[in-house]
Amino acid sequence: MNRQQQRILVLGAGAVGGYFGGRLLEKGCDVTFLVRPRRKKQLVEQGLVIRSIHGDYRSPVRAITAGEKAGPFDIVLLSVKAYHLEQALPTIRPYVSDQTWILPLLNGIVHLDRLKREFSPDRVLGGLCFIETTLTEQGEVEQYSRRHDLVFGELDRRETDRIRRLEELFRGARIQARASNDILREMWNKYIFISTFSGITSLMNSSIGPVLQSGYGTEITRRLLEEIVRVARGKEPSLHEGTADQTYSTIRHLEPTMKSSMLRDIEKNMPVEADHLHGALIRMAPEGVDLPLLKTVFSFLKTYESRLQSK
Ligand SMILES: NC(=O)C1=CN([C@@H]2O[C@H](COP(=O)(O)OP(=O)(O)OC[C@H]3O[C@@H](n4cnc5c(N)ncnc54)[C@H](OP(=O)(O)O)[C@@H]3O)[C@@H](O)[C@H]2O)C=CC1
Ligand SMILES: CC(C)(CO)C(=O)C(=O)O
Repeated sequence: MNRQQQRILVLGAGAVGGYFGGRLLEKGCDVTFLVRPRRKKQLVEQGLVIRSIHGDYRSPVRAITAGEKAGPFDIVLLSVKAYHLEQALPTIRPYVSDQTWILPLLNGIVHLDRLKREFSPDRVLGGLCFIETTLTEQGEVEQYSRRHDLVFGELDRRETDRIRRLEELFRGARIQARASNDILREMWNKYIFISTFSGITSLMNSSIGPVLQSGYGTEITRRLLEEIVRVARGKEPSLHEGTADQTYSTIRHLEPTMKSSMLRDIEKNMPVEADHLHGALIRMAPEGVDLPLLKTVFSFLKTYESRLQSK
């Protein structure tokens, strides 16, 4: 890989890919977005637009659609929704060499196994982000709160040269990026947090503040969280004892106006990652484990999905 200029392919120029890809572009990195035709038209006509508390940004971008000649790339940043991953994977194949690193930023965990089956396992890094953004109807990335964290690391916890190179890549970009030597556990922590937070805010159709102030909101949130931690601990024994307490405290200290991207998608009548997040937890739970709140959230989301499909 060229030390000077790493070539980055961002799959999906939505809320996450548009933001982080845009910030790398702003820094002067070599960024290409792999998008679908409608998004390409938007990007060609108006450029990439970010509206953010950390500073707005607008720039022409290099955008390609599947099959266009480009690459190979050094890094692929995966930022599609989980329900689009299967369809998207073959489209990145031509741009991936045996030197390319794949950095997924999806919420959840089960995509890691899918990626390791599709590409050689040593190509796949662990990654997560903490950011509250959405893609507006006009195709602009809008950020609602301050955090714009991106965490990455080797799934086998090694401190490798490529992790140091990624640190270099993100340094100086308007992103709070850091390497982790325990990325899998951090991804589980984020998964626990997001399935609780997205579950409760979607179910209650509200940002987190009113949920926690409602009659039994704190109690229901805590119970949902404990069900999720129980399942997660069965799969990832390295989770710390205090995981539930810590996550609960994080949720209680969120800005009251904060919403999950899942709720924002529901508000836009878009599909949700129910199978990938809550469904996957239910599937991985040992038989007989009682998960009433997790199953309530999942059933709510599936009911929403079928209503959406029948529209
Ligand atoms: N938004 C947020 O605040 C956060 C989201 N996440 C996670 O990040 C992941 C991405 O979410 P988010 O960015 O919000 O989702 P968005 O829906 O905003 O963006 C995903 C983009 O992927 C594009 N896409 C879908 N399929 C393809 C394809 N085959 N080729 C090219 N582009 C494609 C979509 O474009 P189109 O359909 O228009 O073609 C869309 O613009 C999810 O797992 C989410 O849970 C994590 C942290 C925060
Ligand atoms: C809670 C948040 C905004 C943090 O990244 C998130 O991951 C999501 O809503 O999908």
